Amino acid sequence: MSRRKLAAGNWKMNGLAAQLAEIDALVNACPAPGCDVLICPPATLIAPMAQRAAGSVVAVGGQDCHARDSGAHTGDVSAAMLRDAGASYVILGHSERRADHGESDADVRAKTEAAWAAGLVAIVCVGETEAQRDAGEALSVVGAQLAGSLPDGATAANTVVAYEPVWAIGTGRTPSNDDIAEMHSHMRARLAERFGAEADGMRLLYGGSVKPGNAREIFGLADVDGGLVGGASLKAADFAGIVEAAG
Ligand SMILES: O=C(CO)COP(=O)(O)O
Repeated sequence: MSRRKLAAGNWKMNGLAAQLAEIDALVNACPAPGCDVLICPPATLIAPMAQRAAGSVVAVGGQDCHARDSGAHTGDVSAAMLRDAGASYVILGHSERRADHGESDADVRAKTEAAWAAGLVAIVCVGETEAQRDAGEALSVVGAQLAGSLPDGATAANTVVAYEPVWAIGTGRTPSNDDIAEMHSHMRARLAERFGAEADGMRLLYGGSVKPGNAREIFGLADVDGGLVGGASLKAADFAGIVEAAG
């Protein structure tokens, strides 16, 4: 099965209106990429970025959503609101949200259902800590996160999985190619057990210190269908190199 790769940028809590110019630069640098391109800015920039990127190859996504559509949840944003602002994807269960906001697998599963109901593609994040990897638990931890975070009904069209080892995020360290390939093959097998043939088409991203210099090698590994990129997605010049590597 040939899966079109996805180069996804997660701006995290970075970006003011002035940074929207990076979108123009990215579109200019990658007029006809051979992969899907996505930027997930902070919530404040989703609508203006979506307007700026309209008609271009760049899709826009959120970084989190509430599990409910609306209501008394001060400070939260619903999946329907993200969609209304122009998003087509949402990142869910990022390790920073699991750590900073105590999000559990059950929370991520509920948010994923909300994202699907609003017509968004869910990018569900999983990944082990360094202590878990050192203890030989990486595969089992990620398998359990997948089982708990994905609702029934996941398809190649509504779900992307991002493997982001916590210890590789923002550190400049990455797992070995063998370790990445082993994890992605493990994830594909677990997904196939549960979702059958849909697993074959699901995109599995690697995230954690992806840079223009290592993207081509990582994206060339079996079962790696692109990347979820933090720091190197903030500058169009860097991210364009990653898009190129995915295309
Ligand atoms: O957390 C990440 C993307 O969601 C990865 O961040 P870095 O690319 O900055 O390591």
